[in-house]
Amino acid sequence: MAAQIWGSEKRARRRREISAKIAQMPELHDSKPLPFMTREEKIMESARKLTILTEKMGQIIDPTDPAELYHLNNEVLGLEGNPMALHGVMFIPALSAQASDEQQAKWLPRALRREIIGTYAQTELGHGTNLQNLETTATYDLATQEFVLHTPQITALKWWPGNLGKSSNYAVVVAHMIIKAKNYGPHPFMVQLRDEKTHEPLPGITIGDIGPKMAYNIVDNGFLGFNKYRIPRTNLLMRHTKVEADGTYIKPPHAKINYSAMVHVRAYMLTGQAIMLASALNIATRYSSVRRQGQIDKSQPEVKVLEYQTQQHRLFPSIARAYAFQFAGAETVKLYEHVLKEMKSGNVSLMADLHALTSGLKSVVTYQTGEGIEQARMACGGHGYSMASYISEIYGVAIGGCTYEGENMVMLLQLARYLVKSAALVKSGQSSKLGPLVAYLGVKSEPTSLIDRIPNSGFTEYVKTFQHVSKRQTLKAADMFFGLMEKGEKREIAWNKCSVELNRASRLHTRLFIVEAFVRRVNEIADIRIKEALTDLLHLHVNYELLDIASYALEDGFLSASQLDYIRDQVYLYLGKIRPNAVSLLDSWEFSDIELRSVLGRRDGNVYENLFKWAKSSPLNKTDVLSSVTQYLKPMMEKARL
Ligand SMILES: CC/C=C\C/C=C\C/C=C\C/C=C\C/C=C\C/C=C\CCC(=O)SCCNC(=O)CCNC(=O)[C@H](O)C(C)(C)COP(=O)(O)OP(=O)(O)OC[C@H]1O[C@@H](n2cnc3c(N)ncnc32)[C@H](O)[C@@H]1OP(=O)(O)O
Ligand SMILES: Cc1cc2nc3c(=O)[nH]c(=O)nc-3n(C[C@H](O)[C@H](O)[C@H](O)COP(=O)(O)OP(=O)(O)OC[C@H]3O[C@@H](n4cnc5c(N)ncnc54)[C@H](O)[C@@H]3O)c2cc1C
Repeated sequence: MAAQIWGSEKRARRRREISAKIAQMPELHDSKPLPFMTREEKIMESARKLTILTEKMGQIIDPTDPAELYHLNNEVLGLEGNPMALHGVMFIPALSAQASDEQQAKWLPRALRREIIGTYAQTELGHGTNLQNLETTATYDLATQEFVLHTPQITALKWWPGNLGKSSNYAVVVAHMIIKAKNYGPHPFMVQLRDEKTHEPLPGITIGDIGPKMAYNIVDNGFLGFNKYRIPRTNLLMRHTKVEADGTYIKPPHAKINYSAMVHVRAYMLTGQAIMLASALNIATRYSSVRRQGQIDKSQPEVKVLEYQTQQHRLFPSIARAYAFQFAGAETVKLYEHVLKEMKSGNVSLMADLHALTSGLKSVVTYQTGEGIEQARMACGGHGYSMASYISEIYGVAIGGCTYEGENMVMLLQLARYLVKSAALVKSGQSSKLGPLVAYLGVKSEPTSLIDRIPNSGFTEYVKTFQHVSKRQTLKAADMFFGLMEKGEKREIAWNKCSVELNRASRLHTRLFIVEAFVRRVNEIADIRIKEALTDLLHLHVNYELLDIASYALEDGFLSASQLDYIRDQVYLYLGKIRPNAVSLLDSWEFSDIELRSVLGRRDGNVYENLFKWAKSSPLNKTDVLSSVTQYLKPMMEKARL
């Protein structure tokens, strides 16, 4: 199963080897539990481990393999971030995709050797979503052949970029490029922020940390202002766009090609989210198989809480989602790598499809991951609320994904643009022009679902039902939009009036893709035992998801009330079937205790001993009487007693 999750036997074996090596290297372990550290201590601890890793990485992993790097990162540095998180996630990908060969030769080796630390500075205090209204300017000075970066007002301060505040000395900065008074829109520039020797901010740069956040606090998300700060013309990233010395602008082959670093993260973050969901579920499911509370049969002893159907219903559909996201994420990364290769050789024809797909997936996956993690926390009762479970930290980090890399509603609307264009093709009889991801929009569906009528139909009837509801909602939302425009409404106003319905279409389309990715994967599996276990999970997935969106299929009678009963019964049937495999389905992800950082979810299952030991190690328990008591509470009580 681990091979299915991680992509191959080799990958699963390498993960085990890496975890085993790390277990033998105490210098790479947290020196005390992270929840007992202040933010400053955590940042220091993370930098300590990061520098050891830089020295010893080659002994542990193949540093050129992104999957091994990611695993090493999760084990040693953890999900709360590190001083170079954005360096790997966005700075290097931005340089790789957007810098010319010459520029890459100059900067990439230095970045890879970690001579310099970089980030991606795009979002501003006043604007994150609407990139056209970013306010930082890069004005070309023909006389000196330099760009002058400037922050005209407070809302133009860069705000949020990870590791910008304190760690990075370079950044890819996105600014509006102005040449001879003409604004060419947002473009990426390589900018040195700090002196390489002293790490002091360079003259003309105002920089700092934006303060503590909901989670992810090891990362110094920062602010940045420029006061007429000059950089050479050749610091504009010039793989796709060029500015000649005389100010001549050579436009890129696709208007949005400079957005590729964002698409990179959107594609890669899906498996990151799956891992966070599976981690939280691993903790909650292990704990639920240890925790005994109440009886189902009063004549019997107390049961493990995992025996309760409500507990299974709370956890198991999310286990299925974690697998589904991992499989859909793996497909998306493959597609991304293919499109990136094509883009580098000038073929930009697949960019729109990839953008639409990743926009929808990032939105649905992050939202459902958040839901699943929060349910996992509640499934642990009181102990879930303790930082000993670590689930609240996992939640805080994962839920950030709903916002970063494009706010979810906004990204769903991006996919909706693509769906509406596709609907227009269907309506004008041009279905043959539909791309493979939306080809189903042009296929006539049966009048009713055959879900409970064709035994052994595999998952075909389920896929057809998901296709039906997605198609119907897309065409309905598109009709609503076109109808408003026909009545004379301006395009943007009509769009806004339909946007809730449009986003519903985007979610349904994306959920269909996730189901299909799961089905594709299960169909490929040769090992009969693995196939059987995953088929059960897939049964739960399709039935649970369909029940969740059933209103769309009931509206037009595609599903009947009796079919809904059938689907519901299937959910209960598969909850029971999955119960014996539940812990194994999560243990198969092979998270080490070091990586999980959860006292509640350790592999040994000694929940109560571990919790008590952890509580005793709390800094508050170093003394029996705290100074807050001697200084304030004791005098108050004494005064009251007088
Ligand atoms: C093995 C694993 C290895 C590595 C792991 C890797 C990843 C890590 C995994 C997990 C990470 C965990 C923790 C990470 C933690 C921290 C966060 C990390 C990074 C966060 C960084 C950021 O947030 S950076 C800032 C991101 N900002 C945004 O996303 C802004 C969102 N806004 C936009 O994208 C745009 O403004 C817009 C798309 C909403 C609109 O753009 P614009 O105004 O320019 O567009 P127009 O309206 O003029 O035109 C729209 C047309 O353009 C098309 N379009 C838009 N974007 C694209 C694109 N990217 N590609 C192709 N086409 C695009 C759009 O479709 C429209 O086309 P039409 O034909 O319909 O007109
Ligand atoms: C943990 C974290 C890490 C980050 N890291 C980075 C980084 O490294 N680099 C970087 O540059 N940025 C980073 N960001 C910033 C992030 O990319 C932005 O916050 C994000 O893109 C959302 O933009 P915003 O904050 O402007 O939200 P807003 O756009 O102001 O969103 C507020 C509300 O308005 C709605 N809304 C906005 N526009 C529309 C629209 N057109 N239609 C409908 N509704 C709309 C949204 O749906 C949302 O409900 C990070 C953010 C976080 C939380």
